[in-house]
Amino acid sequence: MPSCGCHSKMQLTGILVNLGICFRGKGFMVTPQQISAGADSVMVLSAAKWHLLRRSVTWGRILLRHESIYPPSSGFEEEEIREKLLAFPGGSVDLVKQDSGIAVLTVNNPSRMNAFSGSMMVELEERVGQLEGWMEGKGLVVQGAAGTFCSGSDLNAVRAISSPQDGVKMCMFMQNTLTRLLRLPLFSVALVEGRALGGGAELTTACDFRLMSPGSVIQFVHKHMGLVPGWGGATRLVGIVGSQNALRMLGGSLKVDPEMGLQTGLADGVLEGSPAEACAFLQAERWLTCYTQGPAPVIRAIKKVVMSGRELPLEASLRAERDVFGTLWGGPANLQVLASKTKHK
Ligand SMILES: C[C@@H](C(=O)O)C(=O)SCCNC(=O)CCNC(=O)[C@H](O)C(C)(C)COP(=O)(O)OP(=O)(O)OC[C@H]1O[C@@H](n2cnc3c(N)ncnc32)[C@H](O)[C@@H]1OP(=O)(O)O
Repeated sequence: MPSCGCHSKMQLTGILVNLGICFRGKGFMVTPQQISAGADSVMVLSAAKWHLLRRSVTWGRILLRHESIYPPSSGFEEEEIREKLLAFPGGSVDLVKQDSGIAVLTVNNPSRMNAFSGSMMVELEERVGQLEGWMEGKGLVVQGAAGTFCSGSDLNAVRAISSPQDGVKMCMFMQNTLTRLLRLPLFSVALVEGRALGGGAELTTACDFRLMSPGSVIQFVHKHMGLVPGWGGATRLVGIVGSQNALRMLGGSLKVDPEMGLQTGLADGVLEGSPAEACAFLQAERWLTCYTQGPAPVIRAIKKVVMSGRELPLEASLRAERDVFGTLWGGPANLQVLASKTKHK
């Protein structure tokens, strides 16, 4: 293995991932010894290189491609469940990256109210991977095809994958994907038309914002299914609406309409009128533009510092903020504004 000093930040984090090192938990979990132990060939790090590596780890915790809740080193065999999921085909998850820096992700299985087949779960993971590699990205609209959001897992697949072991593996696969979706360094919004049920409701919580069209409903139907959310939806819901509202929404399987959505903070906005699909999309895109106007590095940096504030312990978050700040200070956007003596009136 070549010396670490030759590698960029992303390459370094990539090396760590290839070594199967887990970044999760409080502070820095990784020592040079652990890195050496995990490598096939012995890797000796000087103090200076270790310092560089430590900074890269801080940075990498937030920016890392493929950062997962359950990495291969945790024993999770993603390939195995991927194969099983692919046995349940149908529908698609479509991604369009626009020149504006706003991408559109469409859950597309209208004959089943956009339920997630197994192959769509795999496609969603692939689309998230594509978005992780899209450096120009500033925003993302997540929507369902044909005027409704998503009715959760395809019940045909659910019935076939009903063993607890396989259910848990599917849940881990979806938690990995939806965590990576939420961590994307861009502003994401779920455009909720029609119904977002079960896993569909969980998907909305993996976006930064939710916009509801008139008549739409977000409903965690899990209780009625004899379940709790498993795609990370309960954890994220508590963060969005607080534990009291989460208890009500999950315990009562409440049909959250736009009014209740706004009251509880689940919805960040309600679209006007009863628009045709294209119009709803345009409204959502316009709404998002308030946040995505400006240079991509700045927009992406804002999301990164907010994510580190949300996910990391204080000191690690402050260090991450410093590192992100360092990428912008004296950069093109910063220098341009300084030269133009902008007033913030
Ligand atoms: C818990 C979580 C998890 O896995 O962890 C989950 O997401 S479990 C999944 C949670 N989601 C659900 O249980 C949704 C169950 N579906 C429904 O409640 C209903 O279908 C609605 C979504 C409210 C739509 O009712 P509506 O009367 O408007 O239409 P419909 O029932 O005729 O639905 C149109 C077609 O879509 C199908 N369809 C709807 N949702 C589906 C689903 N999740 N999986 C498979 N097929 C589904 C229907 O069977 C029907 O197919 P045919 O025309 O061939 O009859």
